[in-house]
Amino acid sequence: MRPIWTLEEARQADQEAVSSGVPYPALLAQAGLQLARFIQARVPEGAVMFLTGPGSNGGDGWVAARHLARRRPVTVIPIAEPRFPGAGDWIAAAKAAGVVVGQNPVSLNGAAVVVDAMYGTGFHGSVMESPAGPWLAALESGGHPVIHVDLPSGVETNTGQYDGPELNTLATLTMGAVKWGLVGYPGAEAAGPIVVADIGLPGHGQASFIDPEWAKRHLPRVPRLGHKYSRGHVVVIGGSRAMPGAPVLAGMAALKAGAGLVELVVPESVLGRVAVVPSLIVHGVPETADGSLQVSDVLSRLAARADALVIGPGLGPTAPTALIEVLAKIPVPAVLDADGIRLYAQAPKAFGANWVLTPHAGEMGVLLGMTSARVNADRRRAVLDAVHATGRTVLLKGMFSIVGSEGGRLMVNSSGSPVLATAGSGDVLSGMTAALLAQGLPPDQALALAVYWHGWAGQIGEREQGLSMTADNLLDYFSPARHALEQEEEPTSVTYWD
Ligand SMILES: NC(=O)C1=CN([C@@H]2O[C@H](COP(=O)(O)OP(=O)(O)OC[C@H]3O[C@@H](n4cnc5c(N)ncnc54)[C@H](O)[C@@H]3O)[C@@H](O)[C@H]2O)[C@H](O)CC1
Ligand SMILES: [K+]
Repeated sequence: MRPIWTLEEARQADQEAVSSGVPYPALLAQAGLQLARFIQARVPEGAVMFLTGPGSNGGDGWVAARHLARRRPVTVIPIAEPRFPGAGDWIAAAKAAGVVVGQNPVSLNGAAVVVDAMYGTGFHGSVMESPAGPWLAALESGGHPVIHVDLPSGVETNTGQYDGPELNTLATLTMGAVKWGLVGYPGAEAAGPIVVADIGLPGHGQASFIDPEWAKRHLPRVPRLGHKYSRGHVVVIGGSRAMPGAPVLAGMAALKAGAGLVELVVPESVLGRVAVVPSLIVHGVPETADGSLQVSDVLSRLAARADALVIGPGLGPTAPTALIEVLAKIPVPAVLDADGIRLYAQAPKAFGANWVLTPHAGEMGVLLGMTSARVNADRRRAVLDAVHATGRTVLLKGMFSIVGSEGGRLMVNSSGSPVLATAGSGDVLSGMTAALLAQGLPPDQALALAVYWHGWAGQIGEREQGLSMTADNLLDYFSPARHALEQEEEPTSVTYWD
Protein backbone atom coordinates (compact mmCIF):
# COMPACT_ATOMS: atom_id res chain seq x y z
CA MET A 1 0.00 0.00 0.00
CA ARG A 2 1.45 3.35 -1.09
CA PRO A 3 -0.95 5.91 0.30
CA ILE A 4 -1.52 9.51 -0.72
CA TRP A 5 -2.44 11.70 2.21
CA THR A 6 -4.63 14.70 2.72
CA LEU A 7 -3.57 17.14 5.43
CA GLU A 8 -6.05 15.47 7.77
CA GLU A 9 -4.62 12.01 7.07
CA ALA A 10 -1.04 13.23 7.56
CA ARG A 11 -2.03 14.65 10.94
CA GLN A 12 -3.84 11.43 11.79
CA ALA A 13 -0.74 9.36 10.98
CA ASP A 14 1.21 11.67 13.28
CA GLN A 15 -1.33 11.24 16.05
CA GLU A 16 -1.37 7.49 15.66
CA ALA A 17 2.41 7.33 15.94
CA VAL A 18 2.43 9.58 18.99
CA SER A 19 -0.40 7.71 20.73
CA SER A 20 1.37 4.41 20.05
CA GLY A 21 4.24 5.78 22.16
CA VAL A 22 6.57 7.41 19.61
CA PRO A 23 7.61 10.82 21.02
CA TYR A 24 7.06 13.64 18.48
CA PRO A 25 10.75 14.70 18.59
CA ALA A 26 11.61 11.21 17.34
CA LEU A 27 9.59 11.87 14.18
CA LEU A 28 11.37 15.15 13.59
CA ALA A 29 14.72 13.46 14.25
CA GLN A 30 13.90 10.70 11.78
CA ALA A 31 12.71 13.17 9.12
CA GLY A 32 15.85 15.27 9.54
CA LEU A 33 18.14 12.25 9.33
CA GLN A 34 16.43 10.95 6.20
CA LEU A 35 16.70 14.41 4.66
CA ALA A 36 20.42 14.61 5.43
CA ARG A 37 21.04 11.16 3.93
CA PHE A 38 19.06 12.10 0.84
CA ILE A 39 20.93 15.37 0.30
CA GLN A 40 24.25 13.62 0.80
CA ALA A 41 23.32 10.96 -1.77
CA ARG A 42 21.99 13.41 -4.37
CA VAL A 43 24.51 16.24 -4.02
CA PRO A 44 27.56 14.67 -2.36
CA GLU A 45 29.85 17.69 -2.36
CA GLY A 46 29.88 21.44 -1.83
CA ALA A 47 28.16 23.90 0.46
CA VAL A 48 24.53 23.29 1.49
CA MET A 49 22.23 26.19 2.31
CA PHE A 50 18.96 25.67 4.14
CA LEU A 51 16.09 28.15 4.03
CA THR A 52 14.05 27.35 7.14
CA GLY A 53 10.55 28.42 8.09
CA PRO A 54 8.88 28.77 11.50
CA GLY A 55 7.21 25.36 11.73
CA SER A 56 8.32 21.74 11.76
CA ASN A 57 9.22 21.91 8.07
CA GLY A 58 11.96 24.26 9.19
CA GLY A 59 12.65 21.81 12.02
CA ASP A 60 13.37 19.04 9.50
CA GLY A 61 15.87 21.44 7.93
CA TRP A 62 17.63 22.25 11.20
CA VAL A 63 18.04 18.57 12.09
CA ALA A 64 19.41 17.71 8.64
CA ALA A 65 21.77 20.69 8.78
CA ARG A 66 23.27 19.35 12.00
CA HIS A 67 24.00 15.95 10.42
CA LEU A 68 25.54 17.42 7.28
CA ALA A 69 27.71 19.96 9.11
CA ARG A 70 29.95 17.12 10.21
CA ARG A 71 30.96 16.58 6.58
CA ARG A 72 30.65 19.83 4.64
CA PRO A 73 29.94 23.58 4.91
CA VAL A 74 26.34 24.19 5.97
CA THR A 75 24.47 27.47 6.37
CA VAL A 76 20.93 27.85 7.70
CA ILE A 77 18.99 30.97 6.78
CA PRO A 78 15.87 31.28 8.95
CA ILE A 79 13.17 33.18 7.06
CA ALA A 80 10.98 33.49 10.19
CA GLU A 81 11.31 33.03 13.94
CA PRO A 82 11.49 29.25 14.69
CA ARG A 83 8.49 27.99 16.64
CA PHE A 84 8.59 24.22 16.09
CA PRO A 85 8.55 21.96 19.21
CA GLY A 86 12.00 21.81 20.81
CA ALA A 87 13.41 24.51 18.50
CA GLY A 88 15.81 25.93 21.12
CA ASP A 89 17.54 22.60 21.72
CA TRP A 90 17.70 21.53 18.08
CA ILE A 91 19.13 24.87 17.00
CA ALA A 92 21.74 24.88 19.77
CA ALA A 93 22.80 21.36 18.75
CA ALA A 94 23.06 22.41 15.10
CA LYS A 95 25.22 25.41 15.95
CA ALA A 96 27.44 23.24 18.16
CA ALA A 97 27.93 20.89 15.19
CA GLY A 98 29.25 23.77 13.09
CA VAL A 99 26.14 25.05 11.28
CA VAL A 100 26.55 28.71 10.36
CA VAL A 101 23.47 30.87 10.74
CA GLY A 102 23.19 33.25 7.80
CA GLN A 103 22.47 36.88 8.63
CA ASN A 104 20.62 39.19 6.27
CA PRO A 105 21.53 40.11 3.58
CA VAL A 106 22.57 36.59 2.65
CA SER A 107 23.60 35.46 -0.81
CA LEU A 108 22.71 32.02 -2.05
CA ASN A 109 25.67 32.07 -4.42
CA GLY A 110 28.16 29.31 -3.84
CA ALA A 111 25.56 26.78 -2.67
CA ALA A 112 25.83 23.39 -4.36
CA VAL A 113 22.20 22.92 -3.36
CA VAL A 114 19.59 25.01 -1.57
CA VAL A 115 17.18 23.11 0.69
CA ASP A 116 13.69 24.54 0.80
CA ALA A 117 12.53 23.89 4.38
CA MET A 118 10.38 27.03 4.58
CA TYR A 119 6.83 25.65 4.67
CA GLY A 120 5.28 22.21 4.51
CA THR A 121 1.82 20.95 5.31
CA GLY A 122 1.09 23.89 7.62
CA PHE A 123 1.06 26.46 4.81
CA HIS A 124 -2.06 28.25 3.56
CA GLY A 125 -2.47 31.12 1.14
CA SER A 126 -0.19 32.96 -1.26
CA VAL A 127 3.48 32.08 -0.93
CA MET A 128 4.59 35.14 -2.88
CA GLU A 129 2.97 37.32 -0.24
CA SER A 130 4.58 35.33 2.61
CA PRO A 131 8.13 35.78 3.96
CA ALA A 132 9.19 33.00 1.53
CA GLY A 133 8.26 35.15 -1.51
CA PRO A 134 11.56 37.07 -1.91
CA TRP A 135 13.54 33.85 -1.40
CA LEU A 136 11.60 32.04 -4.10
CA ALA A 137 12.24 34.97 -6.43
CA ALA A 138 15.97 34.77 -5.63
CA LEU A 139 15.99 31.00 -6.23
CA GLU A 140 14.27 31.51 -9.56
CA SER A 141 16.56 34.25 -10.81
CA GLY A 142 19.73 32.52 -9.58
CA GLY A 143 18.69 29.14 -11.03
CA HIS A 144 20.00 27.42 -7.90
CA PRO A 145 19.40 23.67 -7.65
CA VAL A 146 16.73 23.07 -5.02
CA ILE A 147 15.58 20.13 -2.91
CA HIS A 148 12.15 20.65 -1.33
CA VAL A 149 11.31 19.23 2.06
CA ASP A 150 7.89 17.53 2.26
CA LEU A 151 6.28 19.91 -0.28
CA PRO A 152 7.64 22.81 -2.33
CA SER A 153 6.95 25.76 -0.03
CA GLY A 154 3.61 27.29 -0.93
CA VAL A 155 2.02 24.18 -2.42
CA GLU A 156 -1.33 23.62 -0.74
CA THR A 157 -1.36 20.13 0.84
CA ASN A 158 -4.76 18.92 -0.36
CA THR A 159 -5.01 20.51 -3.79
CA GLY A 160 -1.59 21.43 -5.19
CA GLN A 161 -2.46 25.08 -5.63
CA TYR A 162 0.71 27.17 -5.84
CA ASP A 163 1.44 30.73 -6.92
CA GLY A 164 5.24 30.62 -6.73
CA PRO A 165 7.73 30.49 -9.60
CA GLU A 166 9.11 27.45 -11.37
CA LEU A 167 12.50 26.59 -9.85
CA ASN A 168 15.47 24.44 -10.77
CA THR A 169 14.09 21.56 -8.71
CA LEU A 170 16.11 18.38 -8.21
CA ALA A 171 13.47 16.56 -6.16
CA THR A 172 10.95 16.76 -3.34
CA LEU A 173 11.64 14.51 -0.37
CA THR A 174 8.27 13.98 1.26
CA MET A 175 7.85 12.54 4.74
CA GLY A 176 5.90 9.35 5.44
CA ALA A 177 3.70 9.40 2.33
CA VAL A 178 2.96 11.51 -0.75
CA LYS A 179 0.60 14.43 -0.06
CA TRP A 180 -2.21 15.20 -2.51
CA GLY A 181 -0.63 18.56 -3.31
CA LEU A 182 2.28 16.77 -4.96
CA VAL A 183 0.01 15.01 -7.44
CA GLY A 184 -2.37 17.98 -7.86
CA TYR A 185 -1.86 20.92 -10.19
CA PRO A 186 0.39 22.85 -10.44
CA GLY A 187 2.02 21.28 -7.37
CA ALA A 188 3.06 18.22 -9.39
CA GLU A 189 5.04 20.46 -11.74
CA ALA A 190 6.68 22.32 -8.85
CA ALA A 191 7.59 19.11 -7.00
CA GLY A 192 9.67 17.47 -9.72
CA PRO A 193 10.56 13.84 -9.00
CA ILE A 194 8.89 12.81 -5.74
CA VAL A 195 10.83 10.72 -3.26
CA VAL A 196 9.07 9.32 -0.19
CA ALA A 197 11.10 9.03 3.02
CA ASP A 198 10.15 6.38 5.54
CA ILE A 199 9.97 8.04 8.95
CA GLY A 200 8.18 5.17 10.70
CA LEU A 201 4.63 6.50 10.32
CA PRO A 202 1.68 4.16 9.78
CA GLY A 203 0.92 3.82 6.08
CA HIS A 204 -2.77 3.94 5.31
CA GLY A 205 -5.13 6.38 3.67
CA GLN A 206 -8.24 6.59 1.56
CA ALA A 207 -6.14 6.86 -1.60
CA SER A 208 -3.16 4.96 -2.91
CA PHE A 209 -0.93 4.72 -5.94
CA ILE A 210 -1.48 1.92 -8.40
CA ASP A 211 1.02 -0.59 -7.16
CA PRO A 212 3.40 -2.44 -9.55
CA GLU A 213 2.84 -5.72 -7.73
CA TRP A 214 -0.95 -5.24 -7.90
CA ALA A 215 -0.77 -4.43 -11.62
CA LYS A 216 1.21 -7.56 -12.39
CA ARG A 217 -1.24 -9.71 -10.46
CA HIS A 218 -4.24 -8.33 -12.37
CA LEU A 219 -2.90 -8.56 -15.91
CA PRO A 220 -5.29 -10.93 -17.68
CA ARG A 221 -3.65 -14.18 -18.70
CA VAL A 222 -4.35 -15.51 -22.15
CA PRO A 223 -6.12 -18.86 -21.66
CA ARG A 224 -4.14 -21.59 -23.44
CA LEU A 225 -7.34 -23.25 -24.58
CA GLY A 226 -9.05 -19.95 -25.37
CA HIS A 227 -10.76 -18.89 -28.57
CA LYS A 228 -11.55 -15.39 -29.78
CA TYR A 229 -14.86 -15.16 -27.92
CA SER A 230 -13.41 -16.33 -24.61
CA ARG A 231 -10.80 -13.54 -24.82
CA GLY A 232 -13.45 -10.85 -24.80
CA HIS A 233 -15.57 -9.19 -27.48
CA VAL A 234 -15.38 -5.38 -27.69
CA VAL A 235 -17.69 -3.17 -29.73
CA VAL A 236 -16.63 0.43 -30.36
CA ILE A 237 -19.44 2.90 -31.06
CA GLY A 238 -18.28 6.17 -32.53
CA GLY A 239 -16.82 7.88 -35.56
CA SER A 240 -18.14 10.76 -37.63
CA ARG A 241 -17.16 12.51 -40.86
CA ALA A 242 -14.74 14.76 -39.03
CA MET A 243 -13.25 12.01 -36.86
CA PRO A 244 -13.23 8.61 -38.57
CA GLY A 245 -9.84 7.60 -37.11
CA ALA A 246 -10.77 7.69 -33.42
CA PRO A 247 -12.79 4.42 -33.34
CA VAL A 248 -10.01 2.70 -35.29
CA LEU A 249 -7.48 3.70 -32.62
CA ALA A 250 -9.78 2.52 -29.82
CA GLY A 251 -10.45 -0.74 -31.64
CA MET A 252 -6.80 -1.46 -32.32
CA ALA A 253 -5.97 -0.70 -28.70
CA ALA A 254 -8.65 -3.16 -27.55
CA LEU A 255 -7.17 -5.87 -29.79
CA LYS A 256 -3.63 -5.16 -28.68
CA ALA A 257 -4.72 -5.20 -25.03
CA GLY A 258 -5.95 -8.74 -25.52
CA ALA A 259 -9.58 -8.63 -26.67
CA GLY A 260 -10.26 -11.61 -28.93
CA LEU A 261 -12.70 -9.85 -31.25
CA VAL A 262 -13.29 -6.16 -31.93
CA GLU A 263 -16.06 -4.62 -34.01
CA LEU A 264 -16.52 -0.96 -34.90
CA VAL A 265 -19.96 0.52 -35.34
CA VAL A 266 -19.78 3.78 -37.33
CA PRO A 267 -22.05 6.02 -39.46
CA GLU A 268 -22.52 4.34 -42.85
CA SER A 269 -21.02 7.24 -44.82
CA VAL A 270 -17.64 6.87 -43.10
CA LEU A 271 -17.46 3.09 -43.45
CA GLY A 272 -14.98 3.27 -46.32
CA ARG A 273 -12.61 5.46 -44.32
CA VAL A 274 -12.76 3.21 -41.27
CA ALA A 275 -12.35 -0.16 -42.98
CA VAL A 276 -8.57 0.19 -43.14
CA VAL A 277 -7.33 -2.44 -40.70
CA PRO A 278 -7.98 -6.07 -41.65
CA SER A 279 -8.16 -7.31 -38.04
CA LEU A 280 -11.10 -5.02 -37.19
CA ILE A 281 -14.65 -5.83 -38.25
CA VAL A 282 -16.58 -2.72 -39.23
CA HIS A 283 -20.30 -2.01 -39.56
CA GLY A 284 -21.88 1.08 -41.11
CA VAL A 285 -25.23 1.93 -39.50
CA PRO A 286 -27.87 4.64 -40.02
CA GLU A 287 -26.74 8.21 -39.46
CA THR A 288 -28.13 11.71 -38.98
CA ALA A 289 -28.17 14.30 -41.78
CA ASP A 290 -24.79 15.62 -40.69
CA GLY A 291 -23.18 12.19 -40.49
CA SER A 292 -23.40 11.37 -36.77
CA LEU A 293 -24.56 8.01 -35.46
CA GLN A 294 -28.30 7.63 -35.16
CA VAL A 295 -30.40 5.39 -32.93
CA SER A 296 -31.24 2.21 -34.85
CA ASP A 297 -32.16 -1.41 -34.22
CA VAL A 298 -29.04 -2.62 -35.93
CA LEU A 299 -26.85 -0.47 -33.67
CA SER A 300 -28.58 -1.84 -30.55
CA ARG A 301 -28.26 -5.40 -31.81
CA LEU A 302 -24.54 -5.04 -32.51
CA ALA A 303 -23.93 -3.42 -29.13
CA ALA A 304 -25.81 -6.14 -27.26
CA ARG A 305 -23.41 -8.81 -28.55
CA ALA A 306 -20.40 -7.28 -26.82
CA ASP A 307 -18.72 -8.18 -23.57
CA ALA A 308 -17.74 -4.50 -23.30
CA LEU A 309 -18.48 -1.31 -25.24
CA VAL A 310 -16.53 1.82 -25.98
CA ILE A 311 -18.93 4.70 -26.52
CA GLY A 312 -17.68 7.99 -27.83
CA PRO A 313 -14.43 7.99 -29.83
CA GLY A 314 -14.94 10.41 -32.72
CA LEU A 315 -18.71 10.42 -32.15
CA GLY A 316 -18.87 14.17 -32.71
CA PRO A 317 -20.85 16.79 -30.80
CA THR A 318 -24.10 16.43 -32.77
CA ALA A 319 -24.96 12.80 -31.99
CA PRO A 320 -28.45 12.65 -30.44
CA THR A 321 -28.91 12.22 -26.68
CA ALA A 322 -31.30 9.35 -27.40
CA LEU A 323 -28.28 7.32 -28.45
CA ILE A 324 -26.93 7.21 -24.93
CA GLU A 325 -30.38 6.44 -23.51
CA VAL A 326 -30.77 3.45 -25.79
CA LEU A 327 -27.27 2.13 -25.09
CA ALA A 328 -27.80 2.52 -21.33
CA LYS A 329 -30.50 -0.14 -21.46
CA ILE A 330 -28.04 -2.74 -22.75
CA PRO A 331 -26.63 -4.67 -19.79
CA VAL A 332 -22.99 -4.59 -20.91
CA PRO A 333 -20.06 -2.77 -19.26
CA ALA A 334 -19.00 0.30 -21.21
CA VAL A 335 -16.32 2.95 -21.33
CA LEU A 336 -17.66 6.44 -22.02
CA ASP A 337 -15.15 8.84 -23.45
CA ALA A 338 -15.02 12.11 -25.37
CA ASP A 339 -18.42 13.02 -26.87
CA GLY A 340 -19.89 10.00 -25.10
CA ILE A 341 -19.30 11.92 -21.88
CA ARG A 342 -20.90 15.05 -23.29
CA LEU A 343 -23.98 13.07 -24.29
CA TYR A 344 -24.05 11.46 -20.89
CA ALA A 345 -23.96 14.88 -19.23
CA GLN A 346 -27.05 15.86 -21.22
CA ALA A 347 -28.89 12.70 -20.19
CA PRO A 348 -27.78 12.25 -16.61
CA LYS A 349 -30.27 9.57 -15.69
CA ALA A 350 -29.29 7.41 -18.60
CA PHE A 351 -26.36 5.60 -17.10
CA GLY A 352 -26.02 1.88 -17.46
CA ALA A 353 -24.70 -0.52 -14.88
CA ASN A 354 -20.94 -1.05 -15.03
CA TRP A 355 -20.26 2.07 -17.07
CA VAL A 356 -17.02 3.87 -16.52
CA LEU A 357 -16.29 7.46 -17.49
CA THR A 358 -12.86 8.63 -18.62
CA PRO A 359 -12.98 12.46 -18.77
CA HIS A 360 -10.06 14.84 -19.12
CA ALA A 361 -10.38 18.06 -17.12
CA GLY A 362 -12.54 19.71 -19.82
CA GLU A 363 -14.99 16.81 -20.00
CA MET A 364 -15.02 16.57 -16.21
CA GLY A 365 -16.00 20.23 -16.22
CA VAL A 366 -18.93 19.40 -18.50
CA LEU A 367 -20.01 16.62 -16.11
CA LEU A 368 -19.80 18.82 -13.03
CA GLY A 369 -20.90 22.11 -14.60
CA MET A 370 -17.64 23.96 -13.99
CA THR A 371 -14.59 25.13 -15.89
CA SER A 372 -11.60 22.84 -16.47
CA ALA A 373 -9.53 25.31 -14.42
CA ARG A 374 -11.79 24.70 -11.45
CA VAL A 375 -11.55 20.95 -11.95
CA ASN A 376 -7.76 21.14 -11.96
CA ALA A 377 -7.71 23.43 -8.93
CA ASP A 378 -8.87 20.45 -6.83
CA ARG A 379 -8.67 17.26 -8.87
CA ARG A 380 -9.26 14.96 -5.91
CA ARG A 381 -12.48 16.76 -5.01
CA ALA A 382 -13.63 16.73 -8.66
CA VAL A 383 -13.28 12.94 -8.83
CA LEU A 384 -15.09 12.42 -5.54
CA ASP A 385 -17.90 14.71 -6.71
CA ALA A 386 -18.17 12.95 -10.07
CA VAL A 387 -18.34 9.52 -8.43
CA HIS A 388 -21.01 10.82 -6.10
CA ALA A 389 -23.01 12.45 -8.90
CA THR A 390 -22.89 9.50 -11.30
CA GLY A 391 -22.58 6.50 -9.00
CA ARG A 392 -20.04 5.20 -11.49
CA THR A 393 -16.30 4.62 -11.65
CA VAL A 394 -14.57 7.72 -12.98
CA LEU A 395 -11.07 8.38 -14.28
CA LEU A 396 -9.79 11.94 -14.38
CA LYS A 397 -7.04 11.94 -17.00
CA GLY A 398 -3.82 13.94 -17.00
CA MET A 399 -0.49 13.61 -15.22
CA PHE A 400 -1.23 11.57 -12.09
CA SER A 401 -4.61 10.39 -13.38
CA ILE A 402 -7.10 9.57 -10.62
CA VAL A 403 -9.49 6.61 -10.59
CA GLY A 404 -12.44 7.10 -8.24
CA SER A 405 -14.99 4.45 -7.40
CA GLU A 406 -17.87 3.74 -5.09
CA GLY A 407 -17.34 4.62 -1.46
CA GLY A 408 -14.80 7.31 -2.35
CA ARG A 409 -11.92 4.92 -2.91
CA LEU A 410 -9.21 6.63 -5.02
CA MET A 411 -6.27 5.25 -6.98
CA VAL A 412 -3.62 7.49 -8.53
CA ASN A 413 -1.43 6.56 -11.49
CA SER A 414 2.27 7.33 -11.33
CA SER A 415 3.26 5.95 -14.75
CA GLY A 416 3.02 8.20 -17.79
CA SER A 417 4.73 10.70 -19.98
CA PRO A 418 4.01 14.14 -21.41
CA VAL A 419 3.86 12.52 -24.88
CA LEU A 420 0.50 11.04 -23.89
CA ALA A 421 -1.02 14.50 -24.16
CA THR A 422 -1.62 13.98 -27.88
CA ALA A 423 -4.66 13.55 -30.13
CA GLY A 424 -5.97 9.99 -30.00
CA SER A 425 -4.23 9.01 -26.78
CA GLY A 426 -7.58 8.95 -24.97
CA ASP A 427 -9.09 6.75 -27.70
CA VAL A 428 -6.27 4.28 -27.13
CA LEU A 429 -6.92 4.30 -23.39
CA SER A 430 -10.65 3.73 -23.84
CA GLY A 431 -10.03 0.70 -26.07
CA MET A 432 -7.54 -0.72 -23.63
CA THR A 433 -9.99 -0.29 -20.75
CA ALA A 434 -12.77 -1.99 -22.69
CA ALA A 435 -10.51 -4.94 -23.47
CA LEU A 436 -9.86 -5.41 -19.75
CA LEU A 437 -13.57 -5.05 -18.93
CA ALA A 438 -14.35 -7.61 -21.62
CA GLN A 439 -11.84 -9.98 -20.06
CA GLY A 440 -13.76 -9.82 -16.81
CA LEU A 441 -12.06 -7.18 -14.68
CA PRO A 442 -14.41 -5.08 -12.53
CA PRO A 443 -14.65 -1.39 -13.56
CA ASP A 444 -12.23 0.13 -11.05
CA GLN A 445 -9.58 -2.51 -11.66
CA ALA A 446 -9.95 -2.34 -15.45
CA LEU A 447 -9.50 1.44 -15.36
CA ALA A 448 -6.57 1.37 -12.97
CA LEU A 449 -4.76 -1.32 -14.88
CA ALA A 450 -5.45 0.34 -18.23
CA VAL A 451 -4.22 3.75 -17.15
CA TYR A 452 -1.11 2.25 -15.60
CA TRP A 453 -0.31 0.11 -18.67
CA HIS A 454 -1.08 3.02 -21.05
CA GLY A 455 1.23 5.24 -18.99
CA TRP A 456 4.01 2.71 -19.26
CA ALA A 457 3.51 2.49 -23.02
CA GLY A 458 3.89 6.28 -23.15
CA GLN A 459 7.00 6.19 -21.01
CA ILE A 460 8.70 3.56 -23.14
CA GLY A 461 7.53 5.26 -26.33
CA GLU A 462 9.01 8.55 -25.18
CA ARG A 463 12.30 6.82 -24.46
CA GLU A 464 12.37 5.36 -27.98
CA GLN A 465 10.86 8.17 -30.03
CA GLY A 466 11.07 11.28 -27.91
CA LEU A 467 8.44 13.96 -28.27
CA SER A 468 7.44 12.93 -31.79
CA MET A 469 5.39 10.01 -30.43
CA THR A 470 1.84 9.85 -31.75
CA ALA A 471 -1.17 7.90 -30.51
CA ASP A 472 -0.90 5.25 -33.22
CA ASN A 473 2.78 4.73 -32.32
CA LEU A 474 1.60 4.10 -28.78
CA LEU A 475 0.07 0.80 -29.88
CA ASP A 476 3.58 -0.48 -30.68
CA TYR A 477 4.55 -0.14 -27.02
CA PHE A 478 1.74 -2.15 -25.43
CA SER A 479 3.91 -5.22 -25.52
CA PRO A 480 7.10 -3.76 -23.99
CA ALA A 481 4.89 -1.99 -21.47
CA ARG A 482 3.24 -5.28 -20.54
CA HIS A 483 6.73 -6.67 -20.07
CA ALA A 484 7.56 -3.76 -17.72
CA LEU A 485 4.41 -4.62 -15.74
CA GLU A 486 5.38 -8.26 -15.56
CA GLN A 487 8.80 -7.24 -14.25
CA GLU A 488 7.11 -4.97 -11.65
CA GLU A 489 9.22 -2.05 -12.85
CA GLU A 490 8.81 1.09 -10.77
CA PRO A 491 7.67 4.33 -12.43
CA THR A 492 10.26 7.07 -11.84
CA SER A 493 7.90 9.92 -10.97
CA VAL A 494 7.51 8.59 -7.40
CA THR A 495 10.21 6.54 -5.69
CA TYR A 496 10.68 5.26 -2.16
CA TRP A 497 13.67 6.01 0.06
CA ASP A 498 14.25 3.98 3.20
N1 LIG B 1 3.73 14.50 9.31
C1 LIG B 1 4.57 14.32 10.29
O1 LIG B 1 4.34 13.50 11.08
C2 LIG B 1 5.79 15.07 10.43
C3 LIG B 1 5.93 16.28 9.77
N2 LIG B 1 7.05 16.98 9.86
C4 LIG B 1 7.25 18.20 9.13
O2 LIG B 1 6.41 19.16 9.66
C5 LIG B 1 5.76 19.88 8.64
C6 LIG B 1 4.50 20.47 9.15
O3 LIG B 1 4.86 21.29 10.21
P1 LIG B 1 3.93 22.50 10.72
O4 LIG B 1 4.66 23.13 11.81
O5 LIG B 1 2.59 21.98 10.98
O6 LIG B 1 3.81 23.43 9.46
P2 LIG B 1 4.90 24.16 8.53
O7 LIG B 1 6.27 23.84 8.87
O8 LIG B 1 4.45 23.92 7.14
O9 LIG B 1 4.74 25.71 8.82
C7 LIG B 1 3.64 26.24 9.42
C8 LIG B 1 3.98 27.66 9.86
O10 LIG B 1 3.90 28.52 8.77
C9 LIG B 1 2.99 29.56 9.07
N3 LIG B 1 2.28 29.94 7.85
C10 LIG B 1 1.36 29.23 7.20
N4 LIG B 1 0.91 29.89 6.13
C11 LIG B 1 1.57 31.06 6.08
C12 LIG B 1 1.52 32.21 5.22
N5 LIG B 1 0.69 32.26 4.15
N6 LIG B 1 2.33 33.25 5.49
C13 LIG B 1 3.14 33.21 6.56
N7 LIG B 1 3.24 32.19 7.42
C14 LIG B 1 2.45 31.12 7.19
C15 LIG B 1 2.10 29.00 10.14
O11 LIG B 1 1.55 30.03 10.92
C16 LIG B 1 3.05 28.14 10.91
O12 LIG B 1 3.79 28.91 11.82
C17 LIG B 1 5.61 18.87 7.56
O13 LIG B 1 5.42 19.48 6.31
C18 LIG B 1 6.94 18.13 7.66
O14 LIG B 1 7.94 18.81 6.93
C19 LIG B 1 8.20 16.47 10.57
O15 LIG B 1 8.96 15.88 9.60
C20 LIG B 1 7.85 15.51 11.66
C21 LIG B 1 6.86 14.49 11.26
K1 LIG C 1 9.20 22.94 1.94
